[in-house]
Amino acid sequence: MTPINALDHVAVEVQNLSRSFRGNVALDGVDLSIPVGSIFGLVGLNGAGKTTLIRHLIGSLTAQVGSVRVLGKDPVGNCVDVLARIGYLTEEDSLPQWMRVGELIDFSRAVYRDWDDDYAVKLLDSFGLSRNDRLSSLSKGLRARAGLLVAIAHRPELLILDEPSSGLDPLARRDILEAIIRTVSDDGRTVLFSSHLLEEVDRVCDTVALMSTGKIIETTTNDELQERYEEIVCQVEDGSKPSVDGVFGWQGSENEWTGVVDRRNLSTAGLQLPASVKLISKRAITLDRWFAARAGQEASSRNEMTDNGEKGRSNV
Ligand SMILES: Nc1ncnc2c1ncn2[C@@H]1O[C@H](COP(=O)(O)OP(=O)(O)OP(=O)(O)O)[C@@H](O)[C@H]1O
Repeated sequence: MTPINALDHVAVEVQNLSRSFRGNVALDGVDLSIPVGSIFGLVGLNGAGKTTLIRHLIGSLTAQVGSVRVLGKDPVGNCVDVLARIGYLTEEDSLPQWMRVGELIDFSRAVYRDWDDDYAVKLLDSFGLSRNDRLSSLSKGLRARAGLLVAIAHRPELLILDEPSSGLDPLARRDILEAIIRTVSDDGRTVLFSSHLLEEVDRVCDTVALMSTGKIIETTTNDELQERYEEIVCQVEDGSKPSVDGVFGWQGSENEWTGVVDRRNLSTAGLQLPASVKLISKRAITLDRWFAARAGQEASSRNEMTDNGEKGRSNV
């Protein structure tokens, strides 16, 4: 059993979580541990299972297999308590459109016992919103800000953002990123940020988990990423995609190709390039490049398994 004081330091603990929808596997044995105080990024291709995982955290789905603890509690059995302590913002325009901003604030104040009215007024002002604004008449960006206001004005212990920036302009996205940083600068608060915008994830997150077909295939900090991977640029004599032990995620065409070196998969002799491949340069790995290479590697090994050994068509 996990000791009580260890649980206090974990905001989210998911063990062996699996979920199918009418026989289609959406989550497949997910293990996830998010420490209190972390800004944790969740990334993955469309359909990887990010939203399904998040729906278990907010108690809107019950675990079919495995267990979920949020702030030390089962979010389904203790939904009132858990929901009062988390803030949640999704890409979906799910606010009640018939309400005015002021009514939304009054409603939220009644729901959240730790509602901070002064903070709500400050946010209202800094987001350029007015209590009289009808939600249906606001732009998508302003409606997202109204959603953000009610997600953070009770100073949640855990802020969960599921694709909050999709389709928003840069200023609305900046407001969301600043809210993330502000939330965590308050002691002991935690953020889970699911996004396709890797540059934003890179800017704010200390740890990133990559999901693919219902599994978390890698969790890494930026330091671990740099320690394990690097990118190489190569000149290739015959113009075909190189094949080098310990290097994957090849991208390029004709004579210039870049690949991602996984130092853990290199032999003790280090990087061994064939005579037809000339190393031009090495560079630090970016989150974007790691994502493309790892997600492509997974897709390619899936294709190999399902297509009787036929190779995938991606540049991997
Ligand atoms: N209510 C549902 N009924 C049937 N299938 C579902 C349901 N919710 C999710 N799925 C399926 O589960 C899988 C995971 O979907 P999910 O929305 O969790 O992925 P995602 O990583 O959030 O994708 P995206 O980045 O596109 O939002 C997909 O194959 C999806 O079609």
